[in-house]
Amino acid sequence: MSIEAKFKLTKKAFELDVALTIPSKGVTAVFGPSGCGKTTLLRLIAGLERCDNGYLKVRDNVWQGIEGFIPSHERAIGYVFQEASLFSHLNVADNLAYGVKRVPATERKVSIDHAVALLGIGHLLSRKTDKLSGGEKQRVAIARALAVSPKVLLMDEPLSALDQALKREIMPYLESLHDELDIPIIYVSHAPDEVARLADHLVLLEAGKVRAEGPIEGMLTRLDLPLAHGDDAAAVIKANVASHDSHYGVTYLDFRGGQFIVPCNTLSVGQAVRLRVVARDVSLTLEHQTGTSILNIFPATVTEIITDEQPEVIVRLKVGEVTLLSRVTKKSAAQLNLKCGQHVYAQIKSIALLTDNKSI
Ligand SMILES: Nc1ncnc2c1ncn2[C@@H]1O[C@H](COP(=O)(O)OP(=O)(O)OP(=O)(O)O)[C@@H](O)[C@H]1O
Repeated sequence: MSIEAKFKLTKKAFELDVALTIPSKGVTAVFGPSGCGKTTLLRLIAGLERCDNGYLKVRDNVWQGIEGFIPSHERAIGYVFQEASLFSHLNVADNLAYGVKRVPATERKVSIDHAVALLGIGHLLSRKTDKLSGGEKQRVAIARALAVSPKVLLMDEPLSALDQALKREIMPYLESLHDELDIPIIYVSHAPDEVARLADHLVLLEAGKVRAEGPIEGMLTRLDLPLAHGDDAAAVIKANVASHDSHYGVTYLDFRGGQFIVPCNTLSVGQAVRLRVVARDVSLTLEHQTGTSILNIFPATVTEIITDEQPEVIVRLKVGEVTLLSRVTKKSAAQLNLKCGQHVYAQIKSIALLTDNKSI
């Protein structure tokens, strides 16, 4: 079961024309430049915007099709906007209860208590919403969206109005939604780090059209897409905690290309983790270096090379079954005489362990 959406809508000079199948599990990020139609797509899914001959099916529910158009207020959706839009005359508890009243008892899958626990807002329930910080308001807004037991949770840049500290505060809560709820989340974002951290699937929109879509690992490392370019270019790798070595204070993480060594952490053995390896933190050598402090060195095969902004090139690498990116200077690439198919060693200087926001 998935979410199927087909919309064609013209707004003066802008045309959105998309046909999408979105997984009904996990987080799908909708990513793209300003004005490409991300919010319009979300509003069409929510039924806040209407187009002729559109089609929308969310799991078993056809919300738009030849049979008709289910109005927004009858769709089981949670919608979180950039700025939390809470009722300022009500306290947090009453804000949460407000939407739940119209959800039939048989449809209630997420209790208010569960939403409160997931977002860590139990201590704020009696507080008026104008006495909350920006991060607290947004956590309440997310809890309120969840408390209506939505069939899909739509999030339109929910962190963009927050500063870095507040983003760091909310991220773990978003991750827990991702891990604990069987509700598909469609997450609009401009921020590559947010996408790398949260998304399982990515839809890249450009000028109202789907340029590409697919699982996050593959999308981030496609050199024909803009995501693999720029300073933020990075690969996302899934791994599992293999063991801890208390003598050296390190943790071993198995991935489908070998084993990473990272500073010791408190994760349980067997736990799944998500790693982000930034392209500029991956250097290349022809021989396996021995006199180096770098612990994470892997044999790799060059699969593609592309000249980025001068004077750098982006190199796509295969390490076992995993794809990595490396950004090196054009001069280094020439000195190493890099070519597709060549065997090299990838030296990884830094790995971000995304499950607990630590860069290691
Ligand atoms: N009411 C309107 N009339 C005409 N054009 C509109 C209207 N609303 C939006 N647009 C245009 O539709 C396009 C898509 O807008 P949308 O808000 O969906 O983009 P977006 O990708 O979410 O942008 P951003 O990242 O800046 O929020 C834009 O070019 C915008 O100017």
